[in-house]
Amino acid sequence: MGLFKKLFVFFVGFSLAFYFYSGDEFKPEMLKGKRIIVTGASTGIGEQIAYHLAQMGSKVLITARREERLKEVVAKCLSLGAASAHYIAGNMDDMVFAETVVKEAKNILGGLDMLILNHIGHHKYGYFSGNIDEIRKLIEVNFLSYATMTVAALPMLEKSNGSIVAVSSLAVGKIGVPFVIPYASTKFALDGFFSSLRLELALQNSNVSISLCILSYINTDAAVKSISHVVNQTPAPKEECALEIIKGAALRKREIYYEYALAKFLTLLRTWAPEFVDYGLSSTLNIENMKPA
Ligand SMILES: NC(=O)C1=CN([C@@H]2O[C@H](COP(=O)(O)OP(=O)(O)OC[C@H]3O[C@@H](n4cnc5c(N)ncnc54)[C@H](OP(=O)(O)O)[C@@H]3O)[C@@H](O)[C@H]2O)C=CC1
Ligand SMILES: CC(C)CCC[C@@H](C)[C@H]1CC[C@H]2[C@@H]3C(=O)C=C4C[C@@H](O)CC[C@]4(C)[C@H]3CC[C@]12C
Repeated sequence: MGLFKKLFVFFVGFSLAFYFYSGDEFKPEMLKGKRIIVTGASTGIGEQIAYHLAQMGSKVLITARREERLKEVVAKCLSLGAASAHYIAGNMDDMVFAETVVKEAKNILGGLDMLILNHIGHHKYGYFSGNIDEIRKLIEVNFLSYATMTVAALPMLEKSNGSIVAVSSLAVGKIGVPFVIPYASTKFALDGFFSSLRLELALQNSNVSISLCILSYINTDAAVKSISHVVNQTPAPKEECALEIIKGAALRKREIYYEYALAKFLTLLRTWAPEFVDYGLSSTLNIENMKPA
């Protein structure tokens, strides 16, 4: 091969590698002064997201049901360096409340740069009882409130070239798993809603980004308490998980995988060999510890 041809092949290879593997670099200053709503921030991953944002100098508006916990999180955010920190307490089974939180962002923050949708309603971990009401209730909290807040936030996000972040799950937003049927239904719905909305926005030349987070097992109190007798895997740290969500959101990634290798691999494997993923998942569960339906 002539020298020019060799160089061309090298150049094309290098360019492709650069195009696919290089990303913009994350800098904490990207979040400085940004006006951000975080839902489900009284505990777990949402609480950790609020603390990271506070350290980066953002203006945070957090929400969940427990007012006392929210007060504590707001106080810690301020001590960590948040440009401002406020809370609104309420229940996301009420769509008027969901919309109010976004409207209040206009009054409290003067606009919105990022909407982080993270809350989930209480659900049991076990065989599905067959009660459709369990699904209906969880759809309200885990899905319809996300859609409601998104619709209410879009005009402000259009103005700020802002971002929407929807926290979903590897094993239930991409892969079916047993014992979480109502929850799984709501997480699959998120993918349909947000992936389709992303495309509709792009077709209208919108500059609002949508990031869907595909998370594996994370060491929040709620998760560990409900599944540690059945799932042997070591959960990943919630602090690092929260930081990866923020980084991906700031870089406007369409999907954020954490823990990256496991989550990405299982998602890809599911497309090629779903039976294999089902088999692997079933064999990691201690189902002898699960009460019959
Ligand atoms: N932990 C894990 O292993 C995984 C988690 N995820 C996802 O990460 C996100 C966070 O999970 P995690 O931190 O573990 O969850 P937690 O259970 O720790 O936190 C849930 C949050 O939602 C709030 N919440 C619960 N019910 C309502 C309600 N009806 N209205 C308003 N707020 C409510 C809770 O506060 P309060 O009780 O005060 O209302 C709390 O702040 C979820 O979207 C989850 O699906 C995905 C994969 C794995
Ligand atoms: C194949 C294995 C290596 C990985 C399997 C990981 C599976 C078992 C992990 C990955 C994501 C996990 C669930 C999740 O998304 C969120 C929650 C919410 C919490 O309140 C209760 C626990 C629950 C349902 C987790 C249950 C266990 C799941 C399915």
